[in-house]
Amino acid sequence: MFKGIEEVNSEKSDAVMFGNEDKYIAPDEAVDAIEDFAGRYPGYRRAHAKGIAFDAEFVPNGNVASLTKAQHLQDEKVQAVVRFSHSTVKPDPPEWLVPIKGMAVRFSLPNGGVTNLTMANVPVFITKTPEAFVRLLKMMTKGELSWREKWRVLRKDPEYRTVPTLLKQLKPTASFAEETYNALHSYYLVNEQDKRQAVRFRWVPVLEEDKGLPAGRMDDLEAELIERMKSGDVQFRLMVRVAGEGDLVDDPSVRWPDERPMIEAGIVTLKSVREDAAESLVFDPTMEVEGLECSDDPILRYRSPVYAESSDRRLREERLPK
Ligand code: HEM
Repeated sequence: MFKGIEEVNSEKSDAVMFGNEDKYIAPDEAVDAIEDFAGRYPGYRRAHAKGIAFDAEFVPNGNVASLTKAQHLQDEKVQAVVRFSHSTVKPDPPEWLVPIKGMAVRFSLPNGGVTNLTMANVPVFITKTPEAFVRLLKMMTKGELSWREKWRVLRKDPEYRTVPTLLKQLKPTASFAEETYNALHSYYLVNEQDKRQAVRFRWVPVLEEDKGLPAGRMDDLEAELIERMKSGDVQFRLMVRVAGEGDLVDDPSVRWPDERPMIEAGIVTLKSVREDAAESLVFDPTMEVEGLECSDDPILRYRSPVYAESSDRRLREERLPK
């Protein structure tokens, strides 16, 4: 069974070996590559640095209880923390220039367990493997290539086939509360009979009719979200898409067909802003609990040690004034 972050921290060397050894990239190399490409901001997350966090409640509806033993997917309300973020490494980015947003949710289970879903408002990830992702960062960083040459390299490489389409689809976000967020990776739900079902998760906003709130200002989505919460519920439905015959469970760069069944599993409601902004939390998406297992998706597995490396760095560092 795959390891959670605490185990990865204690046995970094072999916990991150997966797939073809030729393609092994140490997690610190990935974090260095992000810093070289996008900049280094001590004390902040090495991606999704700016965000806002809420205490929240997740109320499951029991619809997927026959597929899983996971406690937070039965019919008992659980406490949650939700952090919305802008994907960039900059602590104070021009928000409308950062169309990719994140929604990370930590569920606290009645038995003391914890699990996270750490999603983004994109339909697919840009690569199938960590190696291709880090190679892309390094190529984009290279000083000697012009942007036109970089774009040509990128278009020629089949590894990056989704990038042009993805870039075309990106648009500024009007509100964190109106986006749909995808986990992209596959997980397995495991039921009482130990039957495993591959699924993918998604948060879909619950949007009521127009309450006359001003449209998102795009330069302060955090303030807009707080305003919304004060004038009514900010909620998202957790949707579970069930894999069909032939759907790839180890490749987050490929979508599953839209006709696959989607089951609504529950609703999360934001309750109050967290003063600590969840700065010390690490939303590792590989925290397994009974009834919920990670797939062998190499990107999913890689995120655990990379997030550990990023949090090791940021939690030790002093923040410089913005
Ligand atoms: C090889 C692939 C990836 C790398 C190298 C990477 C890297 C990182 C790093 C370094 C952080 C900061 C972690 C911390 O300091 O706590 C982060 C956060 C985050 N990443 Fe990724 N990531 C990858 C894939 C993904 C994917 C596929 C998604 C979406 C499905 C995603 C969504 C997020 C979100 C939402 C956060 C912010 C979590 C929070 O609020 O704390 N990442 N990522």
